[in-house]
Amino acid sequence: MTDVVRLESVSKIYGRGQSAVAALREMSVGIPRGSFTAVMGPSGSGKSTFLHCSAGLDVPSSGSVRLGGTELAGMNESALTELRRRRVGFVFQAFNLVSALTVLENITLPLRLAGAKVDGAWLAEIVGRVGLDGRTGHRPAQLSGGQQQRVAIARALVTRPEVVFGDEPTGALDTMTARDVLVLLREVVSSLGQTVVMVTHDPVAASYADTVLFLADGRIVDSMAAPTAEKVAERMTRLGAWN
Ligand SMILES: Nc1ncnc2c1ncn2[C@@H]1O[C@H](COP(=O)(O)OP(=O)(O)OP(=O)(O)O)[C@@H](O)[C@H]1O
Repeated sequence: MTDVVRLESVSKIYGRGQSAVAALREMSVGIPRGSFTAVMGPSGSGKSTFLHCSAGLDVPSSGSVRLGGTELAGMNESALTELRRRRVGFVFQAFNLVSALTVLENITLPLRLAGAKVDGAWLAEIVGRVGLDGRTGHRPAQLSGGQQQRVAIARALVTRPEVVFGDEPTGALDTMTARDVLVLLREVVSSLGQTVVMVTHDPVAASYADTVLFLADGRIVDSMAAPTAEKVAERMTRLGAWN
């Protein structure tokens, strides 16, 4: 499998001098196309920074980030904005839907922002996949939390991005609803062939992924294929994440 995201020796230093913090230290990793990757680690280990640097939301201090073969280092802010609109999807803990827009308008918003045409067949497929047929005229406030996150997942997929990044996408949901959203993300990878990278604190959420990357102190210290919630929890305990 080819890597859709590739980091080479990526470091990110916040601040300078005495107050400098190394959030990422010479990190090198590849995310295979069509895979589901969970990113775990103790608080402050660099998970969000890894996600933001991989997605072109933040710029590394040094090193190379390639997304679908495009080098992000040296791109200006407008080029990065364009890249994020067309080639990256995002799902956040807080859904981040536009309350004044309908479900359908929220889903197609990235296309309008990118000035791209709606692919009707793809739109119908993702609306059906996320189980929102019949609710496309609703406003977000008329939906449950789980349904709102399904809208956000459809919105993340609408441009057929190279990769969908999730930052605690189930963090605001109850256990049962979270499970449905994780099943959906799994399907997005297994049935639609998309690539998903998800930061999570939850070993159960991580167990839906193909691979779990464990971060500590700005480095990838371990990875686990075919994760189970028990094995992930045990590994996190050894990292001192819950002490
Ligand atoms: N904008 C910033 N300015 C200064 N330091 C920052 C900034 N963002 C992150 N850091 C620091 O970088 C380190 C890594 O932070 P990051 O948010 O990536 O960790 P995380 O693993 O996502 O943590 P959490 O699980 O608590 O969200 C931490 O020490 C954090 O305090």
